[in-house]
Amino acid sequence: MTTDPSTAAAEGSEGDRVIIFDTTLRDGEQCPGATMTFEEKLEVADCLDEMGVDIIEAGFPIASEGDFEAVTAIAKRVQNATIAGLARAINADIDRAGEAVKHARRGRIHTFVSTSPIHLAHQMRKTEAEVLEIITATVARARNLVEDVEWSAMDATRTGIDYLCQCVDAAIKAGATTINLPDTVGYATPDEYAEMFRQVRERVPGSDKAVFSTHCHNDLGLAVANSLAALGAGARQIECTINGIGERAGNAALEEIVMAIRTRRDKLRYDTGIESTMLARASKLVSAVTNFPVQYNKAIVGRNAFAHESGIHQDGILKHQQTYEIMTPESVGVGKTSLVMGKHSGRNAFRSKLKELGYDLGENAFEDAFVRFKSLADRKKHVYDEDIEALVDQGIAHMHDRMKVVSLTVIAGNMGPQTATLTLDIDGAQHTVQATGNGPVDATFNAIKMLVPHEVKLDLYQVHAVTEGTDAQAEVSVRLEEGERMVTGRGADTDTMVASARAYLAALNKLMVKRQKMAHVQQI
Ligand SMILES: CC(=O)SCCNC(=O)CCNC(=O)[C@H](O)C(C)(C)COP(=O)(O)OP(=O)(O)OC[C@H]1O[C@@H](n2cnc3c(N)ncnc32)[C@H](O)[C@@H]1OP(=O)(O)O
Ligand SMILES: CC(C)C(=O)C(=O)O
Ligand SMILES: [Mg+2]
Repeated sequence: MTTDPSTAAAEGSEGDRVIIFDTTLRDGEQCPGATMTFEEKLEVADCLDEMGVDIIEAGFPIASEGDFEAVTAIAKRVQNATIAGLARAINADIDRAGEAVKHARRGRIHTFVSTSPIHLAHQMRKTEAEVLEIITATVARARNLVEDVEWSAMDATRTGIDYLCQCVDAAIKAGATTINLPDTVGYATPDEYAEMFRQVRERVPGSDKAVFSTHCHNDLGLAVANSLAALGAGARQIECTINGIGERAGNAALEEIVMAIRTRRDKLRYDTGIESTMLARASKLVSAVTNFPVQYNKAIVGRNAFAHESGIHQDGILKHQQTYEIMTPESVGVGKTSLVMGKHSGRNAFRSKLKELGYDLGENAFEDAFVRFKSLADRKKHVYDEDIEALVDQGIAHMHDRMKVVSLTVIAGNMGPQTATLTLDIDGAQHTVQATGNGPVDATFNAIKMLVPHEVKLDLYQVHAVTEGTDAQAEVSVRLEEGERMVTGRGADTDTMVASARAYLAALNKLMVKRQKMAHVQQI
């Protein structure tokens, strides 16, 4: 069996290897704001090479001195991948690309020219016949510099099929070893795109000598679907980028192509040479160097790609991972499946989370914690482990408290007076009062004093956020002093006033227990 992927692909052998051509450093860098420094490009190239990308399009050498230097440096250092440099159908571009890739173990010149009527009329301002001559001359020139020449028909999908076949024929005759038929403006649908490959390969006599390649843009969100459709019509090279970055809406995403091919090998029958466990790392690297965040729900590498929040899905995942996952997170380099605790979570996931956090609650305590967890999740966007710990700890600590906060409404602001309306459950009966104070906390504590008259000194009042964000839970600590007796209390809630009332009551509950103990001791 042929081991060189391009030879195997041209031969169309069974068990086909699809050639992965990564253009993150060229088409990817073309999108506004994605410019990478020289060092960043080398880092990305090293990562792509280690991951097993077959061809790295390292840049467009004529575009700038910096691009030329980057392509040259990448050509010199990369160990395995073929290094391609892009060139227009212009002698100077081709010579510059040849100069840059000549240092590579395997160098490729990728030259392109428009073929569609709209491009010929308005951009190139050339006739079809003139462009045919240009193709012959420029591909031949490139072939004099390197063995490996890719020719692309820019805007192929809006080109008449007869003329496209003539162009491909000219390119192959002039020595092109790879023929790329790009959907430059992301206009094609999968069946159309596949049909174009089928027709060109059938009609152009020398097409069996070249590898056919896809290059799809995502303007209609069809880049990956189109690329895969073309595989079925004989394409054996797919051009793509990490995270799908590229012109406008981007290119086909490498990680999606690779995992679709791997996961659906039963249907697609091909494979790539990519080490998929490096996909997450490559995605993070490209996101960091381009400053382009990866959308949360991005397939394969988005932070939600292996995260489950809804109770039914979490229950399924806990019972058998494949109930709701078609590939493992480990296979793409993501640590593990995560069960995100939120308002859609159910008891099974909550129980598993408690176990992970080291809690072993009895049925009643568990039910109580679950009810309070649901209530917190209703009010808070992200429920972190720390939130659950605070919630459970609070429940355990206050299970036997005589006084509990039922509800609290506070009017704050600079127009005063700050007022607190508080309902407490005291020994099973509910009592409500309204109190004012010098600020919302003072009003809240005054309300407690009205319901539970006592004389103590507030020695400490401290607030800190349990987690981050404006919806984080506040954790309040208070210390009360009554003569020799000193007690502390803590309370947590997304509402700082409720957390304050809970903390104060927690301390007061402890004080009562201490008083009772002392009375008992004195009686003895
Ligand atoms: C679909 C794609 O992704 S194509 C690649 C797009 N990438 C880039 O353009 C990034 C790098 N580009 C650049 O740095 C510059 O555009 C350069 C260096 C290539 C050219 O710069 P300039 O010489 O100043 O030309 P400019 O960009 O203004 O216009 C492009 C010229 O190339 C011509 N051209 C465009 N594509 C091709 C082609 N494939 N073959 C030959 N000529 C072409 C245009 O017709 C235009 O020619 P004109 O000046 O005679 O009208
Ligand atoms: C240069 C070519 C291959 C391109 O990027 C496109 O047509 O989208
Ligand atoms: Mg492109």
